[in-house]
Amino acid sequence: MEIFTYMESYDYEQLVFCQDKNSGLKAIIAIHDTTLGPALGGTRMWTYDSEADAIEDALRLAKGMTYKNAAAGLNLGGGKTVIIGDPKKDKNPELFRAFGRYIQSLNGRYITAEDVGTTVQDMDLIHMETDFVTGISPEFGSSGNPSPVTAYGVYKGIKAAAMEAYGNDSLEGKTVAVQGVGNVAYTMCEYLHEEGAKLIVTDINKEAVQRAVDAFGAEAVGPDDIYAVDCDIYAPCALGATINDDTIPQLKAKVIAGSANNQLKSTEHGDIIHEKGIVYAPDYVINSGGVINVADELNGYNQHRAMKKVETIYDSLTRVFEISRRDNVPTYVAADRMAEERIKSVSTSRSQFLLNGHHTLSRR
Ligand SMILES: NC(=O)c1ccc[n+]([C@@H]2O[C@H](COP(=O)([O-])OP(=O)(O)OC[C@H]3O[C@@H](n4cnc5c(N)ncnc54)[C@H](O)[C@@H]3O)[C@@H](O)[C@H]2O)c1
Ligand SMILES: CC(C)C[C@H](N)C(=O)O
Repeated sequence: MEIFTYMESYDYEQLVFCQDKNSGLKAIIAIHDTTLGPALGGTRMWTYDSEADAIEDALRLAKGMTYKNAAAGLNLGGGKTVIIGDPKKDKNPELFRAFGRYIQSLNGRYITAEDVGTTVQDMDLIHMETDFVTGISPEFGSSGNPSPVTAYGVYKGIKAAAMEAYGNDSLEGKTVAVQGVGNVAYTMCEYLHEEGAKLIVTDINKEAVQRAVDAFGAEAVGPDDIYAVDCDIYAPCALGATINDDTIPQLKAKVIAGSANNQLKSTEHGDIIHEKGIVYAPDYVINSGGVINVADELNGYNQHRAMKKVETIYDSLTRVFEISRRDNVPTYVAADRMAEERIKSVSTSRSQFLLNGHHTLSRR
């Protein structure tokens, strides 16, 4: 990969390589865009096949956070870190502390949080070396694990999508097919069950399925059978790329709305479901509850305020559906337009020089 060519074509600001021999740290911090504020995005720990794969993942995920944060109405830019390593075997306290010192060296340009392979405990270790970390333990007055709040946002987003598809946002009597009942989806199922939705669930983890069957009277199906079930809403909450050539012809749902990142295998699949009249809630808009929650820590965490902000996911999606109808474009295009319009309006209005200008971190 020609790194500068790639960075130039998608307008990346900065790529930082962090190495610490003693702890085994090999991390890549990608900062995509800081027009709206410091770049906030989680740290992913993963075993990559090659360094090029890790760099590409960091860059791709960082850009996704720029759009997620902008669409969520946060005064934050987008960034992400990948740590190369096996989260089951390669973690040690020194590794996260060394990483925390690298974050500190960026002096607030990048703020981290949890992502795949990292936990609240890892954030607490990073916090020993830097203030620029969120999602740390509630003992520090912080927000802790973002998953339950992400779930609340996804639930609100499902209601907004139901409103668009059915003209009514009640989920009572609606059937929701849930793919993956992990951290986010289990709490999401609690909200759906409470409202009287019928649940069909699948997971590769049998215990996770049984937990949902016992708690919510959910019907269980095999992992490959979830796409074709009779349902009103398909909620992908496990992997990315499950909306693809194989699955679209099987889908009976009129709505696709779930927590997984990167749900469309490619943009072409977003076009196909749009043509079929399926209402798709763009992934980075509906699953932004976690980042909204951790971002609230920057103002001194207040759970009530964070949950109120998460509820605006309903309005953001309603706006996306309006843009989609107004411009006759698929919803994934409408979401990108909404985010890009916000970044553009701020970049054109920030023309005056200010020594020590006010920004999100000023209140810390
Ligand atoms: N946790 C958050 O706050 C958050 C925020 C934004 C986006 N997301 C995204 O939401 C999704 C779920 O996150 P999570 O934190 O609940 O993860 P998780 O690992 O707790 O849950 C995922 C579940 O999916 C299951 N699964 C994996 N492959 C499957 C398959 N082929 N078929 C069926 N089930 C399968 C796993 O067994 C697991 O139970 C991920 O895509 C994640 O990136 C999470
Ligand atoms: C900042 C984090 C809570 C971000 C989260 N991992 C996401 O993908 O939205």
